[in-house]
Amino acid sequence: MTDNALTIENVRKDRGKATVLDDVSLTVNPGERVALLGHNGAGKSTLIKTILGLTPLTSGRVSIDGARPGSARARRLTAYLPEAVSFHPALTGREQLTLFARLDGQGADIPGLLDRVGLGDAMDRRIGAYSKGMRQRLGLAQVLLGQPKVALLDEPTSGLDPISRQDLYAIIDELAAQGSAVLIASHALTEVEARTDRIAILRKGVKVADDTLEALSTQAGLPTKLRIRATGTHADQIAETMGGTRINGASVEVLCAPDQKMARLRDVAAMGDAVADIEMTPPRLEDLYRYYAKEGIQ
Ligand SMILES: Nc1ncnc2c1ncn2[C@@H]1O[C@H](COP(=O)(O)OP(=O)(O)OP(=O)(O)O)[C@@H](O)[C@H]1O
Repeated sequence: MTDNALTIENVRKDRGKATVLDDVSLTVNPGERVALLGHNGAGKSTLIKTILGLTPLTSGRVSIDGARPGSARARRLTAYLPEAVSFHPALTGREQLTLFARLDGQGADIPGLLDRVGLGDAMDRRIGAYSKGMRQRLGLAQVLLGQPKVALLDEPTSGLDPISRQDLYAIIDELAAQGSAVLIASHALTEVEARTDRIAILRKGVKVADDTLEALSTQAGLPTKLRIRATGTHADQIAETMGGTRINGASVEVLCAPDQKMARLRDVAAMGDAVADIEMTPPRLEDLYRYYAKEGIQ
């Protein structure tokens, strides 16, 4: 069997009597960005710990480009950015990264890398005087340093301002473009919706979804929202024809199932000049997450 950059097969993890990961399989290919979602306690961190080799599996298998978690090769190929990244406060950013590069036995362009993550001006200041966002950027520089096959990012943007979040995702995109397999555990649904290729959802240790947003949307069959704006006084006529809800003086909102969407659009077109505009909103990740993470869905 060919291994992907990251292969997780039928992993089970018991803690005492509780099963915290139950038959979880997941692969991440080189260059792919996969979001790992789930409620608090769903098992995301435990899964990351098993990939890092920090916690033993009860059964199943994890492979990092063919290497066993925790082995010297797997450690070399894997980079991890924890949610609350911590460094030695007395060192400067440049010193800390130089130290990591030496430990890794690599000669890297440290100032270039720090510049890349937006720490060019701060590289000679002590980390103790960095903000949370700056420490997170330094953590990402450390991830980039190793040119990892597999990058594991745990809530990488928590506590960051919107611009820093965008910067961080731009760097994550670069990491993937260079061929890293990126797994991002997150609760920030709007962000991962726009910035990942695939979504995996854990519920109580069981993987309940694993696909692209489009495919999950189709599988879930959640409705698309049509908002139809009327010209003049035609809102009543539109509401009557479409069977929708008046949401203000001039607009009507209609929910339509995926297989009714085209028929409903034809209905709108048939109303001609009575319609001034139409907006279509497909289900968002937030809707899909609510659907897949709730009880009873397998
Ligand atoms: N060291 C531990 N000892 C015992 N149980 C643990 C330990 N760490 C985690 N658990 C349990 O394992 C389950 C999964 O926890 P985990 O931390 O993996 O969830 P998570 O999805 O990362 O949650 P969060 O979003 O809150 O970080 C929970 O029921 C948790 O109580």
